[in-house]
Amino acid sequence: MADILSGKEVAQALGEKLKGEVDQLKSRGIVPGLAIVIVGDRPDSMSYIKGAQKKCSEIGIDCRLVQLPEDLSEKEFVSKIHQLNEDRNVHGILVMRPLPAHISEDRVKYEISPLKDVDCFNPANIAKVMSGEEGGFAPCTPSAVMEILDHYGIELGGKRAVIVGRSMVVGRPLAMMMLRRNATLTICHTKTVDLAKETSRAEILVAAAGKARMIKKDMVGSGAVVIDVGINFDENGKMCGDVDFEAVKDVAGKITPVPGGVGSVTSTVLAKHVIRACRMLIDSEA
Ligand SMILES: Nc1nc(=O)c2c([nH]1)NC[C@@H]1CN(c3ccc(C(=O)N[C@@H](CCC(=O)O)C(=O)O)cc3)C=[N+]21
Repeated sequence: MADILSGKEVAQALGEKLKGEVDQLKSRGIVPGLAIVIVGDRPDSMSYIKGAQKKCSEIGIDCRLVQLPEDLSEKEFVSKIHQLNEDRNVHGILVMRPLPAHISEDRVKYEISPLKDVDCFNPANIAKVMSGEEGGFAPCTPSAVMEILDHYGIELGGKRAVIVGRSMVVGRPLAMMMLRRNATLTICHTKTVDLAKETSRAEILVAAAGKARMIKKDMVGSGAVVIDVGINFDENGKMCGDVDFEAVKDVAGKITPVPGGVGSVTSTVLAKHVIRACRMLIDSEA
């Protein structure tokens, strides 16, 4: 039976540290502020927002929900983003994805101020993740993976890491973040010829494909660290990851559960980024 890597434990430890930092800011009369922008009411986004609001209130961050109607025009959306860029009480802006089809993510992503872009929407921040430059904002979900690895002292240097999934929100940026820590990276995807062969070689295996329980026991090497980024719902409406947890836990060395794994750290990383954005603003005015 593998050791369980508890995202809840990581979120708890990080959250306590962040609360201390916010208390210090508040003693100077500063309250970190986050605006969450959602167009429409997609259930996956709404469920994340609920968790993020709760996390912010525990830590002491002022969290404002900007819920916009589904039929909002792209122009109106951009003008709302500009308004938040200018708002002095808003240090971080999170735009929920995906946006409705009539708002082009490729056009609007440039509009959010990179200094407030706490979930890496703007290509200026993506570029920093790709080049390994510090000081930008990496997306919260891959950052949550790194928080878990760091919390449990899991070394990346020289390790064979395999990521299943090449999305711009998880797989690709995570590959660059692990590469920066000197892991040897393989990225697998739907056109990978022998997926099981690739994943079995992994010392650190990350499942980020968005397919319920697709990583089976015979795809995992003995003793591997298995990180499950998937959030799916099975035929019974039960939340599950991309990993067949019940079977894989008998072969893996360490494994994250779903729920209670990566997805339970994401909102705490978001809070961390808001606090950093707040400090960046203070420093730029000092
Ligand atoms: N720009 C953007 N960033 C996102 O991070 C983002 C997004 N858009 N769009 C929607 C998806 C969905 N998503 C979830 C994350 C965790 C849970 C979740 O339930 N997580 C916990 C439980 C809740 C908690 O502890 O807060 C768990 O895994 O145990 C659900 C949904 C983020 N998303």
